[in-house]
Amino acid sequence: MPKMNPEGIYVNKNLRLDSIQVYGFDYDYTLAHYSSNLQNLIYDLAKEHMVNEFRYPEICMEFKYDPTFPIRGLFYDKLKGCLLKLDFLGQLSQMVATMVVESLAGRKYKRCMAQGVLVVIKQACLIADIVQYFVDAKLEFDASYIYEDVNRAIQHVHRTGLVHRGILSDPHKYLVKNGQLLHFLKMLREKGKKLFLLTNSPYYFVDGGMSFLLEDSLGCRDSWRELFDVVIAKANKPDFYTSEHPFRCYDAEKDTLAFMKVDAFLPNKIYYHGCLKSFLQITKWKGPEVIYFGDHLFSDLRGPSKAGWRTAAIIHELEDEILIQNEDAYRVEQAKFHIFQELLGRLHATVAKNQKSQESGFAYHIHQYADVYTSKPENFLLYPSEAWLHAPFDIKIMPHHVKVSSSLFKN
Ligand SMILES: Nc1nc2c(ncn2[C@@H]2O[C@H](COP(=O)(O)O)[C@@H](O)[C@H]2O)c(=O)[nH]1
Ligand SMILES: [Mg+2]
Repeated sequence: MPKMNPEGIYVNKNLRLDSIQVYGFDYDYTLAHYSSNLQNLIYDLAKEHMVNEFRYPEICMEFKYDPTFPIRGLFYDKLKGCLLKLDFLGQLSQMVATMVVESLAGRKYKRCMAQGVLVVIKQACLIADIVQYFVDAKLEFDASYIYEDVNRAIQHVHRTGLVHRGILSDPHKYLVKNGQLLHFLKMLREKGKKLFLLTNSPYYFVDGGMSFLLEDSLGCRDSWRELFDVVIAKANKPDFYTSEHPFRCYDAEKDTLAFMKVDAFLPNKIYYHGCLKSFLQITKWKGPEVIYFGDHLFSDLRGPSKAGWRTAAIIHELEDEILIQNEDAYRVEQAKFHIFQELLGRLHATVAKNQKSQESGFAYHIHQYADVYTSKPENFLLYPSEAWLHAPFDIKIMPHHVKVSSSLFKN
């Protein structure tokens, strides 16, 4: 069985790099890689807000973030207080919360679509810990309010800059340096490509992070800003792609926004807000020659792909997932699973039919909105800069998946 490359680029739609002239990047979780300490920081700040401001029980302050608990693409059932992993048909594939919901497995979990919400990794652990506390303490609670309060607390710690200041106060703890990133960006410039940065973050946060990430590899006189032709912060993605907001020029020294209309992007200037329509009018860049790298399905991938840009999804967890998938022990378990499926299929002809959809909703969206996906942008250095990237012939929702057949045991 082939081993997959954890740092490979996986292709959903054929992409010719020789036809790409413009490389755009999101910042958070795309150019900036974080250690697991960041989720811990967000969890603790949100937990403190819930206790101090929303008057959740003091005992919640003792909760600790569990990095092994959350995974991407979980649904929260606001009625029952369960976290669920649904496949792309809305079927329950795995229940991950501690509460037991009887007789759900294998059924199409329609109610979840109506009453459930997709939660992000940082919400999942805090929601689960609070629900568990209320259940264990036999206290009455409304599961939808827990979701709303956790969400409000997390919004608060981001909007007020608590998370940003926390990261910049100790960048060694939160940001992961990577010399290859500068290599990649410089290589693109040397090849004559245009580069832009388009982020929802405020400029001071990006500037602090980029300076820290590249300080060992950039000369002390050089600024990371010189790597980019255009830098846009506080872009308000995904509205950026559909709104008609004008750009404003930002003065980082004075922390002020100019009133003048922006009709050209000047080197070394920083722009705030704006929209795709003005961006295209000013740059004259054509959709299919632009590739945008981002980590967020709806902020970074859906809008650009609908606008005709090519898209590269950055999925940080991909490396670990592929390393596990490459292990012999994992493959044996997969083969056993397929044997069970085959046996069940023989027992009950309909079971096999119902078991077909195993891909998650997240996988489905990545397939829809990302032309290619990889764990970090620098992985492009492993391929020739003019490479033609081809989708695999055997059609799969996620091309990095290896289908382990039950015949593994027959060899
Ligand atoms: N208001 C909220 N802001 C959030 C949340 N989660 C992340 N963030 C912040 O958004 C930007 C994303 O930057 P980008 O470079 O990926 O475009 C970053 O500053 C985060 O701190 C949230 O739930 N609410
Ligand atoms: Mg991001």
